[in-house]
Amino acid sequence: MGAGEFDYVVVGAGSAGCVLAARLSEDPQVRVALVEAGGVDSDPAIGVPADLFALFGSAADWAFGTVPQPGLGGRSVPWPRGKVLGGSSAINFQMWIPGHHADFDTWGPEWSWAVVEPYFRATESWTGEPGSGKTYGTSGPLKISPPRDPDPLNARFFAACAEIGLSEVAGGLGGGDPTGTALTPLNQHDGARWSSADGYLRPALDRPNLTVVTDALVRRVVIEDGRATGVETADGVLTATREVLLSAGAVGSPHLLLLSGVGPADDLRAHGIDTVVDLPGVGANLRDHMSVSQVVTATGDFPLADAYSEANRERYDRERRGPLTSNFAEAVAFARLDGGPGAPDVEIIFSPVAFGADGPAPGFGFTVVPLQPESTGRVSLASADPTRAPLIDPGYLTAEADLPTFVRALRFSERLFDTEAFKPVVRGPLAPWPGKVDDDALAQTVRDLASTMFHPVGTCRLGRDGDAVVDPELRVRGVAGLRVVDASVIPTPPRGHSHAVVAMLAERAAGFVREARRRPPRAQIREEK
Ligand SMILES: Cc1cc2nc3c(=O)[nH]c(=O)nc-3n(C[C@H](O)[C@H](O)[C@H](O)COP(=O)(O)OP(=O)(O)OC[C@H]3O[C@@H](n4cnc5c(N)ncnc54)[C@H](O)[C@@H]3O)c2cc1C
Repeated sequence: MGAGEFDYVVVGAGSAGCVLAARLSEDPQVRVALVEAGGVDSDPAIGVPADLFALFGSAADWAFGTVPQPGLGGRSVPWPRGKVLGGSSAINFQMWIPGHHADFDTWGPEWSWAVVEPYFRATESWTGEPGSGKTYGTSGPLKISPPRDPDPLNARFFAACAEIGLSEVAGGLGGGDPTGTALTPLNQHDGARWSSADGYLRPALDRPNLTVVTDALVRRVVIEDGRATGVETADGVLTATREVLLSAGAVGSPHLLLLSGVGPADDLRAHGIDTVVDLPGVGANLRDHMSVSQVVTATGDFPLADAYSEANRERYDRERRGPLTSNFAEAVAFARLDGGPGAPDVEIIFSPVAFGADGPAPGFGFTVVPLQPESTGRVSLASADPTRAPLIDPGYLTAEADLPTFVRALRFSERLFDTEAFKPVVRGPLAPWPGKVDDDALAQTVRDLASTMFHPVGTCRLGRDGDAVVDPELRVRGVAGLRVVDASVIPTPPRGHSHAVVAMLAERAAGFVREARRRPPRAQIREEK
């Protein structure tokens, strides 16, 4: 199906789009279309947690890449993004970590932690032992589970963390302050990935008022007399009598606005696109987390080194247990580099197996993530042709503070190798990690190895200032009937992982849309004129 008339057209069936489509279609009077460029999520690798690497470069991945990054010695960084029902939640690492309350307090009063916390809880369904989920919700659509068969080495990680002063996170990772250590809460159920499509979309699929269109690239938003009236695909226009909701992600949503004439007028003109609204913030303020992994070989048992064996595959197929249920990121620590109070500024993700150039090997590693990078970049048009990927320039390490902060973060986590818990088992660094080197060499290692942590945000930033693209209710400035609801509205990366934040904001946005429905739709307004 390529055309038709609906009340709402949602573009992108990812973390946000699945939430919107499900929530809005709860009202049987409302006709909702969900349009997705990718296909149905039938690839078996989507379900098997440890198979996530097989999804990179597959049909379920846009397989973007950044433009060459001067801060990284001219390297381009691969940028996977989900292109399938479930979007990036169908190919991600399944980690559910909402962030720190201070992240949200800076978004403005409509999005303070006190306001958003109930929306996090509304999305969540903790499936672990009662009480062990601490603050998580228990009746939302997104299943959150502890690692199903956690590796015994996680205990050694916690012991090492305790030696450097990091203890178990007090209120649970979802409680607004993730400082401390924890097993990673995962979007899994019974040993399988649980994406936004699983949690939100699938239970809504048999509603007669919900139309899901897959394999349909939206080419632009149709804007008439200052109002969004639908979206254009190769097969025709899907008309929206009330609102168009862009949930195409941190790359897709700014790209679509630019293709639709909403963006910096000079850039649009350069590509022969008529300006509908001169909005310089579109595509700007691209922010992302980066990571570097410190990996060592070690002595001991490493069941995950053999994760992909035939025996493990059979076991998984039989009972959904064993190493294939692992996302290889089974425990985390959040800390402040100065050891003081306040919000954490580094995350250390523990992998109980060594990932080197040849895949999993006996050993283990820390993936180190500075949580508040200052570098910003931009998503911009490469071409007016909607089938051509936009230019992605995250501006990695362009802010002066980011490289020294990265070096400090790596020094901080390096201490874990020297603890009583780890020292006796460490054999040596696994390439490309060079092991202990001086500060200059460590800075060079960051330039050589740093990669995306997959959390791009900010390209349609919310706010009240002149550079904001959407207002606090996520309405695009200067265009009626158009909102952006996805990672692109998040001003700065949260001190956590972005999927949970996107699910929360889509739940809240569904409320904004429902509220606006009480006002007359476009057709009635026209009649009244
Ligand atoms: C490899 C990887 C690992 C990650 N690991 C984690 C993790 O462990 N924990 C975590 O919290 N976060 C993680 N993230 C990030 C998290 O998954 C994303 O922040 C989140 O899913 C973004 O949600 P979204 O709705 O903004 O976009 P997406 O979920 O990416 O959805 C956008 C959807 O829009 C569709 N689309 C785009 N353009 C168009 C168009 N023109 N027409 C039609 N459809 C279009 C896309 O195909 C996609 O389905 C990871 C991401 C990746 C890629």
